[in-house]
Amino acid sequence: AGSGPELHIKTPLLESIPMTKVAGCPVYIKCDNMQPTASFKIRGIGLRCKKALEAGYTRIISSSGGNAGYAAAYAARQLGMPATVVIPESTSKFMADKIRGLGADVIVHGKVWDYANEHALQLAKEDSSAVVIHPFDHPDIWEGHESIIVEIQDQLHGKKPDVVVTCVGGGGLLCGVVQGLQTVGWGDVPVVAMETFGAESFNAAVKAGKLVTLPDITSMCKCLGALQVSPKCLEYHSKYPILSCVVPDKDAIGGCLRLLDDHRILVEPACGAAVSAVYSDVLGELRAEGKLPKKLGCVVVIVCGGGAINLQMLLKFKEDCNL
Ligand SMILES: COC[C@H](NCc1c(COP(=O)(O)O)cnc(C)c1O)C(=O)O
Repeated sequence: AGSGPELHIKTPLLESIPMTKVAGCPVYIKCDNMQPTASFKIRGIGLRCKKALEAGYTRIISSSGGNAGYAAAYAARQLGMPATVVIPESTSKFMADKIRGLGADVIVHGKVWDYANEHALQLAKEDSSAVVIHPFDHPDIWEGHESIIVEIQDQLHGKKPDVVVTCVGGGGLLCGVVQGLQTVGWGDVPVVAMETFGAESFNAAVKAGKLVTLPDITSMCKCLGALQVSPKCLEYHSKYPILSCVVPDKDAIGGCLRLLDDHRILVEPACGAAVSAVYSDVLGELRAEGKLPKKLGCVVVIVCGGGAINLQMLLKFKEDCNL
């Protein structure tokens, strides 16, 4: 959809020998850390921005924990649109500078993303030419993220995964993965939806059977920091096999460290939460609980990436977790 070249790239699907050894079955990693803006976000945000331009909007206003804003700034630059990105105080200066580096105006507003989003909506009320790009809750975002599964099907050359592992912040990636599985005819493939304690807005909603607003984000995984997930996630949870799992921050940081050592890939703690499904053997627990087949022939883990990380930050996280 949308005219002209896509803003995202097709990323590698690698068979991970180290993760295969840990899991005891073939594990493939989808390396969306290699996208132009270091995370999967550009898939859905790029499509959303292209469609907004076609609909006649001439200015982008994005609210984000960081990566969605980085993707929106990149998309706006590629499409020739001015962009304003509103981020909360919990987003690092390191990330704010990267977003500014793409030419976007950056406004810091509120303690966590939800308040930054309120401010973005306020700004758009004053400018009818502007469109607010939500980081996770819009059909164009989910449609754009579907491409990650479409690529995986092509790259598995006829093999079908027994499970796809991803992580959840506001749930945009989860919705895109679930929709993508339906699109390629893998609607029965279970999805393991990873979160960290202190950001587990999806798990809380699943347990309560309704949307839940967390009181605050206390996890180190700030980019999973949405106080409430998209309602679409809950709808999909009632229709498709989605297994919600929560790990402590130290498992997410441990996942980042293992991924760096095993594959020389440096990602944000949110992504560490996804790979911790293998490294902290969440998959083994799910198999023992009978929630996944005892024998797995093919596991795919979405390496969602994240730009707000560097070696010094990761080593600080490592120290904070006494790892
Ligand atoms: C507050 O932040 C929400 C969103 N980040 C979300 C995010 C996710 C989760 O994606 P989601 O579930 O929100 O679609 C995973 N992995 C990474 C590296 C992310 O940055 C943002 O950037 O505005």
